[in-house]
Amino acid sequence: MTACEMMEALGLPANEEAARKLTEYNAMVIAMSKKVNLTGIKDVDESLIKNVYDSLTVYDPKYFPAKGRVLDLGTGAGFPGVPLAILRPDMQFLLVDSIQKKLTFIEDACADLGIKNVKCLHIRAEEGGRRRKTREAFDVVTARAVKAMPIIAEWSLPFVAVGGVFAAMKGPGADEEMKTAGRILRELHGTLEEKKELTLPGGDRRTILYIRKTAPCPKTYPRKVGIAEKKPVLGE
Ligand SMILES: C[S@@+](CC[C@H](N)C(=O)[O-])C[C@H]1O[C@@H](n2cnc3c(N)ncnc32)[C@H](O)[C@@H]1O
Repeated sequence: MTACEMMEALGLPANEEAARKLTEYNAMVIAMSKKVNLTGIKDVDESLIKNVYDSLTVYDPKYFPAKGRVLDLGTGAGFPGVPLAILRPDMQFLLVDSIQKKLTFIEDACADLGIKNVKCLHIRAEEGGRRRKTREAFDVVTARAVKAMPIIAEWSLPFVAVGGVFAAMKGPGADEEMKTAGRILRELHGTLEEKKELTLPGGDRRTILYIRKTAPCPKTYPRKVGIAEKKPVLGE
């Protein structure tokens, strides 16, 4: 499958420049992964599906407002942040990770490809969610394959502006995870608005949970570094 065919399959408007950038970014990720540990996938075609196509499945114009701000938490090699930024050059993207070398790769690759709407921030989620500049400042927060729902909800929702959306990209176990995340979602004023289930070309199943933030998060969240992982707030 080419990037053009991929965009068509996802119902996205045909755009040759975007398709070229998606293809080149994917190739850069795979080339770099042979030197440093960026993604477990080492094959270009497999990565185009499992990284790039998968990243774009979270896109839905109703959640991504014109000229809005998106934060991708635990972006790793830039997924889903970079493919979304290529698709939506009018929006500003902040890609967050606790590992600097991954962000250095993203910054260099975006500069090479002329992707101007991506900035990177080296910070732990728990610290970024408490900073005045980044707290409750984003229309959309995405997180793919970062942590289980009770943890990633605590890390993500403080970044989301009231009225905005946290989009959690999950595998087929999302329903089980949601059962343990009811309490933290209520405390942080996140309400499940939509559950999108899909199958990637090749057969892998995915679930995307769109969680709307309806009021500001209590100032006690996120808790200090490491606490959400050690003592997640659990409960239906
Ligand atoms: C499994 S990788 C997923 C990367 C990417 N989202 C993807 O789907 O390919 C999880 C990423 O989350 C980052 N991460 C883990 N804990 C974090 C924290 N507390 N704050 C920020 N990033 C964190 C890791 O460094 C890693 O790059």
